[in-house]
Amino acid sequence: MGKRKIGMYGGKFLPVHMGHVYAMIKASTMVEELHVIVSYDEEYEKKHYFHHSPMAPIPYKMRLRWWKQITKDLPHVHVHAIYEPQTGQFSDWELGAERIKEVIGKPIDTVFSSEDAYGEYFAKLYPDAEHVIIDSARKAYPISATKIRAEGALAHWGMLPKAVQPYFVKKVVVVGTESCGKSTLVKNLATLFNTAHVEEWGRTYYERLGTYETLESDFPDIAFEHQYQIKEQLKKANKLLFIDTEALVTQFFSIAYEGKTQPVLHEIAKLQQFDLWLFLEPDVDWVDDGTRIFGEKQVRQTNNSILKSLLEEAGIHTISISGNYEKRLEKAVEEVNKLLGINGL
Ligand SMILES: NC(=O)c1ccc[n+]([C@@H]2O[C@H](COP(=O)([O-])OP(=O)(O)OC[C@H]3O[C@@H](n4cnc5c(N)ncnc54)[C@H](O)[C@@H]3O)[C@@H](O)[C@H]2O)c1
Repeated sequence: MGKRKIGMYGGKFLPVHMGHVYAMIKASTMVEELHVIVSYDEEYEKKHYFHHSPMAPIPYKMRLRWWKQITKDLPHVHVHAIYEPQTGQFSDWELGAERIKEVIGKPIDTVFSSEDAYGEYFAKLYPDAEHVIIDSARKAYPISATKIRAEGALAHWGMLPKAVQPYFVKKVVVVGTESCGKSTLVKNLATLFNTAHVEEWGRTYYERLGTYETLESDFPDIAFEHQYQIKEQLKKANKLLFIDTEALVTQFFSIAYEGKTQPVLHEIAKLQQFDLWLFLEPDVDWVDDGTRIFGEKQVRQTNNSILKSLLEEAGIHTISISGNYEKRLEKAVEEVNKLLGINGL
């Protein structure tokens, strides 16, 4: 066979793992143009691939996004998603093949896979193409998407590409009123679990301004920036991300400083998806760092109730953390371990 021009590499990619990436990179060096195809049938996938899985079904648009990110520096690699009824019958592959040929729009001379068994189908569907098998023994990356779905993404973290990892990070948010030891706990947890964290943005915001005089418009700005910081830190996170405060705490500060709730903060709160909420009770000593104004015991209790009702109204379940610093850390670690499904750090 002469020089290979147009190659095709297809799969479901539920989720994309390093074995897939390896096959794609190898394939990309063998052809002038490589087309990665994400085949999907979300209804079928939900019923057949995720019913016993701890993992939620993965939208095809996400899989497409992952491949676009992974291949962004390879201009000769193109990524497409095609609907293919996935009953596993050859007739459905036939329908899929028609769509694949359509989206590629050029004669395919090479089809890549890692399965010897696919040869039979490919010979019928792509009679003019050669089937090139890459690492059928899966020596380079001994992993399968089936295993990842069965055991969870965190159990196979090193097999997930950098572009995929943020999607599976478990997000732990720590909330509470002022001087409850939030920022210290967040940093300690991040250090202990060897991962990234997100600082309370409101504090940085006012430090940069050089004033703690608030304006009503500060609070949405703080919440937007905080959301952005979460997105940024997710890229660096190792399985877990610890986050100091969120939009409902910002709403609480809007009430405390400006005397009003702001609908936009509730809307931002609705977009948040955290896996664990730790609520710090105000029963540790008040630390006056010069920026805090709600130190009086009665005021602390009232503020605590206001924040609790805000969270309750939003239907959020939080884990209450109280006691001295040692107890707080112990309880928080225990809850994070539960989330990870492990006993002990
Ligand atoms: N209609 C078509 O012409 C056509 C062609 C190809 C694929 N498909 C679709 O894709 C599906 C086939 O893919 P799958 O179910 O195997 O999808 P998949 O997402 O599990 O795997 C995609 C490809 O990666 C390879 N692979 C998996 N783990 C690997 C590892 N550790 N190292 C190296 N390579 C690895 C697989 O062998 C396969 O070739 C079919 O069910 C079909 O829906 C359709």
